[in-house]
Amino acid sequence: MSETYSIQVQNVSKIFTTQKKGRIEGFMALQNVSLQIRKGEFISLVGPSGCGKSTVLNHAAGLSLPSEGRILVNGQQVKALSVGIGYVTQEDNLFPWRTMIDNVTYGLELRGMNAKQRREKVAPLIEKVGLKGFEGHYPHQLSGGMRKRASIIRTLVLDPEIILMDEPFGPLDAQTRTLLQQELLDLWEGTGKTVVFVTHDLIESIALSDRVAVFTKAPGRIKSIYDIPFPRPRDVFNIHHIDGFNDLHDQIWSDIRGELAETKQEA
Ligand SMILES: Nc1ncnc2c1ncn2[C@@H]1O[C@H](COP(=O)(O)OP(=O)(O)OP(=O)(O)O)[C@@H](O)[C@H]1O
Repeated sequence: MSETYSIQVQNVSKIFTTQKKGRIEGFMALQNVSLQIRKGEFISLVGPSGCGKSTVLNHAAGLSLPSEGRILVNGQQVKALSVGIGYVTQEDNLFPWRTMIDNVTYGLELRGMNAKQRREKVAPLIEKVGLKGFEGHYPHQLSGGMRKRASIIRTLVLDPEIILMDEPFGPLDAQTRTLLQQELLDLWEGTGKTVVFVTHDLIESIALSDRVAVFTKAPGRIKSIYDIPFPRPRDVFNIHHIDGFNDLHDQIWSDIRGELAETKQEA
């Protein structure tokens, strides 16, 4: 039932071809991955480095296509760049020559909105993430956390139904990370938007998500999917005190560790 799902990954395999010493070689990054992502859910993808998490996001965004199987977004097979999808990557990708406000309203500008309308539309988001007063700053005049906030609201202001986030808080210090995780939840709660979040941080994945999907080492397959039963709204700062948190964390970690151990033995 496509009305229930935002993204349907159906038996997807991906083989990348590379050239080594003049020879073409194939590398299987994903093998027969199926995953039904429900409308409005927050799902995290975790697993060893190189297991194909970003490749799944790229397929959903239409930046690359599966070698086998198919991906449906809102019931439509992805064959080119997907519409209605926001993508937040690890790098903030802000334009250095534009001020913060001109960066976060860039997409609205492309949509033909005038400067006054753009400012009005983005003002509540700027206020919500504490960037008020920094509208005229250039990216190099902002901290890493501020740049990350700007890049997230640049995506949110376009009001996408689906948001793909690839290790968005990766380069940040632990305190800023936690603050941003809480801000992200506060921004997302009640919007009905679907979020697919890639992370290496297991606590982050549990704190934010409705479900966590664990991938095997390459070629990536789905190893397990966990429901995260903790009530919302969540308090990211204290989530590790909730009953059941440690057990769930240990269970998921043991799945991931199994994959890491296998990778190490084979290396
Ligand atoms: N365009 C490409 N050409 C060739 N190989 C690729 C390409 N994109 C990804 N790969 C390979 O596919 C595998 C999966 O990559 P991907 O970036 O999806 O993994 P990941 O799970 O997101 O990794 P990480 O957690 O380290 O970011 C890796 O071995 C990577 O080198």
